[in-house]
Amino acid sequence: MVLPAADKTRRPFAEHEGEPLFEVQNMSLTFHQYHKGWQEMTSQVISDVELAIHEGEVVAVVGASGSGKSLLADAILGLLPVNAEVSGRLSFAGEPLTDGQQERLRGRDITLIPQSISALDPLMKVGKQVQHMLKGKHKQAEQEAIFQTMGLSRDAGKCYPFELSGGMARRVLIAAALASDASLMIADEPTPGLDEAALTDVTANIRKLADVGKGVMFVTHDIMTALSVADKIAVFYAGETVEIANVQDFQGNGENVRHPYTRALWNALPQQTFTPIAGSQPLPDEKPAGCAFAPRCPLASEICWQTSPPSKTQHGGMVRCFHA
Ligand SMILES: Nc1ncnc2c1ncn2[C@@H]1O[C@H](COP(=O)(O)OP(=O)(O)OP(=O)(O)O)[C@@H](O)[C@H]1O
Ligand code: NI
Repeated sequence: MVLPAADKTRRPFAEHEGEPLFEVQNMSLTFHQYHKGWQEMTSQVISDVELAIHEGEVVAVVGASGSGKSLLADAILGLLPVNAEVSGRLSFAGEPLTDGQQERLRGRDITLIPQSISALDPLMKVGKQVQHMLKGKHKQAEQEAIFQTMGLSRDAGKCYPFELSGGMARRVLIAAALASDASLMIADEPTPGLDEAALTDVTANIRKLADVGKGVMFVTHDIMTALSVADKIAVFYAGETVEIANVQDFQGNGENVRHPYTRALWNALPQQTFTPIAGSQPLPDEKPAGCAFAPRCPLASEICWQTSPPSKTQHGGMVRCFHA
């Protein structure tokens, strides 16, 4: 298969070997719950996740519903519920990302591109809303310049959110992210329910954020959308990163992807052979002792049932599979 648009600006892995803007190492997330008020139950929903995002790079986080994508986004932003416990190392711009740091950086250096346009203030003209994010003296001129980059007219700035189409309101959200001066953007499923044209628009605009040097984490369950915008794809399965691939690895028939789950996702696409994967992703409390994908894997052998596969580097990417 030939990859969709936006290829020109996308970089191969080798160009991103420097210090990452953001990094997660061995991150796990456990929820503590109390049953009948006293019996503590724990549920580990993310295990040993790793991920790095460099400046100028879009990293798509792809995986089925319940695989832990939103929780990872919330963990980065410091927005988890109080009964969630995170272990491992998160770092931003070379510094450990502690709770205090997260609070200080959120909305300034690390910004969320929300899923819903209801995040806009209904009672304020959208131009003003974007100007509020700016620090310089010439706020209006700067806002208009950002609007122009986003394909929004001068007049659009004078509108209230309800006067804009859904597609335009989404552009305003991205314009606000651009104005925020943040270097890391987290977009959690910003595209569901969009028609084809609006989808192309949003992904192109997300690409623009990376092209001006920002790092972007783009959460989606749609692998085709991910391929249209990302440099790298991190594949999540049952709360684990099973593979981190370069977008180029998906060229052709996907013979260069490393993990059997990634290959299965790829084969399930209508553009490919449309072969569904039998079985379903285990719930956090039903995970087998070894590899979480073993029960559905055509390659599973004895060791896969017993031992959780460690991560290994393979042709410029990462994989957790004994058979890769
Ligand atoms: N507050 C919570 N307490 C306990 N378990 C939770 C809590 N929030 C989420 N989970 C569980 O954590 C797992 C991962 O959830 P998460 O929302 O990150 O999935 P997701 O990959 O974003 O899915 P989707 O594509 O549906 O948005 C799920 O099994 C979910 O049930
Ligand atoms: Ni989610």
